[in-house]
Amino acid sequence: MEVAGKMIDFVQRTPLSSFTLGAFLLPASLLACLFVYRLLFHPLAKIPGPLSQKLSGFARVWQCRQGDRFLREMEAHDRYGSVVRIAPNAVCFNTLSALQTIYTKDSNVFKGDEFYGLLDGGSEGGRSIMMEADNTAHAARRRVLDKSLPPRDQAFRDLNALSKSFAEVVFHEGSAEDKGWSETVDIAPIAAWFSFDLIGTIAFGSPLDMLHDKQYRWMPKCLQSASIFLFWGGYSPFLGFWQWVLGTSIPSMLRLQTLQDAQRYADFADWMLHRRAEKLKAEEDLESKRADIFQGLLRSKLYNELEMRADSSLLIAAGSDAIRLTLAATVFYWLKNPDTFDKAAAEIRSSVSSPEEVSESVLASLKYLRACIDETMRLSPAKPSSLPREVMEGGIVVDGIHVPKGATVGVSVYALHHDPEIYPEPYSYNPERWLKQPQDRRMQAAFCPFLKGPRACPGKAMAYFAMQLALFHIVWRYDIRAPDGVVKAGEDGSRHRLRRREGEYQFNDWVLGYADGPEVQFKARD
Ligand code: HEM
Repeated sequence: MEVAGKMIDFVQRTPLSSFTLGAFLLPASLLACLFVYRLLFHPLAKIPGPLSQKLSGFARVWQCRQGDRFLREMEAHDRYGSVVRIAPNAVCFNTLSALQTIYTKDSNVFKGDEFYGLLDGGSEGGRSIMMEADNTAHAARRRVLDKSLPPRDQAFRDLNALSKSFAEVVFHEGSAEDKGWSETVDIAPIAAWFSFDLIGTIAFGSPLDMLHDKQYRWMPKCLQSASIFLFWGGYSPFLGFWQWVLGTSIPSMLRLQTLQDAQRYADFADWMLHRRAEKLKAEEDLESKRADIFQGLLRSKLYNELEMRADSSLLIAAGSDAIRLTLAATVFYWLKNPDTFDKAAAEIRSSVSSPEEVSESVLASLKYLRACIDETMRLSPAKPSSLPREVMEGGIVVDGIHVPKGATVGVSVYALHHDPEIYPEPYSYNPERWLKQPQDRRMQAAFCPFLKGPRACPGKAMAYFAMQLALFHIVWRYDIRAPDGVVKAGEDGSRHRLRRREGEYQFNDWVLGYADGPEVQFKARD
């Protein structure tokens, strides 16, 4: 009281005292009222969570900027239990039952603006399929997209050829002599070139040939930089402002690099679409036997120009980055757990006498390889933080908790994938867990790197083909090792208390996961 009295006395003695009072005390009192409301009277007030996150959304924006939001969600679940308030109006769960309630067809939720509102970029108003809020309109677009995916045999042939090039380029980048170990190679950027070529082929009918040509190799870093902004901007309270800014020349005038990169990326996606549309005109008279996603979308009458541009921007990012991360992380886990590499190598090398013989059925028989990829995606899912869904009129009950209209709900994929009840010893890399019979049915049910339900990833089958083939061609041809026996990858764990698990691939979540490394040396097999 004494302090407050002195402050009022000070304010009264200063010139412009009533102005000063108004300027400082009014906003401070309003803020105090808002905090008291959020803490005690808000419909989510009883849900536990970190104080800073109950009071304001800025803590979450900061976590997005730092790339550690998924680790913070996990920490909050460890501390407060299976339901946590992660922002004044947002709730996160870490249970299988919540996954099955929130992301199913008839769930009383939709994709609101939180996070998704900025992903399509710009202020032009086109929404990609992923950001389509209306569930019925989404279902119609999804039917067209699913039909536009290339047939399996064509996809297998294309991805097999690309995967072969990937293995050759990896080896070539290390300038390896025919015998002996190569120089050290960072596998992450090469995996990025591969994944961009892949989406070029599946979605736009031809790759940009990044594996061989340097011209477009700036693109993955540009997308990463754009994603950092789009992630924290998408959760910021000033979403509408950022949407507007992206449609102006302010980012280049003020040299705001990550915003400029977001615009540059959107221009690149427009150019890819334009290029495909031009080619399609030329192909009109041909009875083209090849299919790609935009051939189907451009021919459908469902889309307008803006939606098409938004889909182009979405597909390049969605189809490339998760594959890059999963490939790099699998090699990391193999280097850290050499016995798992040995088992995968034994399986792959005994499956065919030459890599030219690989076929869809050979790939299907490589159960251990598939288990390695699944174990990587369990430990290091490319989209590890909770994906928000906005609750509709009438609310939703998740794990017995009523969440009202307007709040957002989500499941922390990273936390669910590390539930020790479902995945014993959750931090160890143990592909064998996927091969055990009989298998705990909850393992598959809770495994959601591609999400579940009507909004789950349509590219799942293509992604498995690509990842299996890329690793097949590497392992069939080469042995791998970490330079000097030290596995180097990702973030520096010493700086971050949540990143000190030695055996874990440390990455940043910026819409999707990003990390450098691992560094690898290769040796051609005798
Ligand atoms: C390892 C590889 C991949 C992973 C882990 C992955 C994961 C995901 C996830 C979690 C979602 C849901 C996102 C959300 O609701 O916010 C999603 C959606 C999507 N993914 Fe993938 N994805 C991968 C590869 C691909 C590929 C290769 C393509 C392209 C063919 C693709 C195209 C899409 C599209 C178009 C959506 C939006 C679907 C919709 O909203 O209906 N993804 N993906």
